[in-house]
Amino acid sequence: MTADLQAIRWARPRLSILNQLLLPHRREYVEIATSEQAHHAIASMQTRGAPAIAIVAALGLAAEVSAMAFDSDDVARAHIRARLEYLQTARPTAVNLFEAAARLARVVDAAATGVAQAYVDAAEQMLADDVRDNEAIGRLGCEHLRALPGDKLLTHCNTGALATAGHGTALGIVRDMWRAGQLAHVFFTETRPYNQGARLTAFELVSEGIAATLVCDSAVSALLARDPSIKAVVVGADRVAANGDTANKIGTYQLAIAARFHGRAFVVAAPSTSIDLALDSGAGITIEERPQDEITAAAGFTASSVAAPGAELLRERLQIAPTGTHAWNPSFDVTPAALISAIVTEKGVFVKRPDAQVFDLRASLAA
Ligand SMILES: CSC[C@@H](O)[C@@H](O)C(=O)COP(=O)(O)O
Repeated sequence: MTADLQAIRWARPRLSILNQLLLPHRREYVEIATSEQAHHAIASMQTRGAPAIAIVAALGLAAEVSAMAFDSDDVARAHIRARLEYLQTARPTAVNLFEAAARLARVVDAAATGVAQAYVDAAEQMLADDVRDNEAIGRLGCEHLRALPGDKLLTHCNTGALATAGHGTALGIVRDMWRAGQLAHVFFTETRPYNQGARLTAFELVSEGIAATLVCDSAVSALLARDPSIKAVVVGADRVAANGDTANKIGTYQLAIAARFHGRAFVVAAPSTSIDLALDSGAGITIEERPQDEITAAAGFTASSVAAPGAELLRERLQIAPTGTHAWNPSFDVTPAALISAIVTEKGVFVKRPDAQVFDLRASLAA
């Protein structure tokens, strides 16, 4: 991964994040020294992507805790537990944030002494673990996809280095296939309305020189009908239920329908921290709804705003729909397991039993 793409920088006890609101026009890092700042960075989408959200929350609190002197381990434990509760209110859909908070709460509960230090060590470890897991996903995804006919892929949203601690999930597979000479071309959607594809995936693909073409979300069926060499659609996940139903960026569901109609594989790539075994199906997943003006107006930069200091320039928006237009803006949708061919995790590639419509991820992860 080039330094340009490093979304999360941690040099104990300092955390800074690449402000993704400014990409692809400007590369600016923001220092995160407190849990309030981490919460703001996540809620305002300075940082986004399921694994990155969890890690920024964990390390933001690690930075805060490192600068504090606690009277006792009990005081440290109570502080950390309260801040973990608070951080979980930043965004509702990606389970990684909740999984990380629960795991870190267990760490501080288990530490009889040195609670603050135990917390910082565990939060720091998440960064290394996520890169290692993504590399395993890339390797396993390459092996899985090698057998399928065709030499092109289609992906959605941004699932790369910017959405994780590094390398990426679905985009990590794209990276590895490209490096291995297994991939001739990747198509990627703009991912309306927030344009994670057009702004962020494009930034990653261009900076690494991967042969790629941006398409409108609405061009996908036409693309699949026209190009039989697209072997699979590969996407990330924000929360995968035990039966394999997968919440991911809005538009994922219709890609899965299009892939099924055109006889292409539809592959979900995610770390096991994105799997929520507490949920039997996707019906229980909370879907974040975002402001209407993300649809009724376009975010962007004018020549002068690109040069202006500060992130507030991002509030500059170009109105598209008439004032008074009502818009519905769910940030995620749930793709039924029946439409998913395989789920690639760092622990293995999971498929359905022959004739089953759903996965049994409880059994797969226990094996
Ligand atoms: C490895 S990131 C996987 C998903 O988190 C990604 O596809 C996605 O939906 C991100 O949504 P975002 O709203 O940008 O946080």
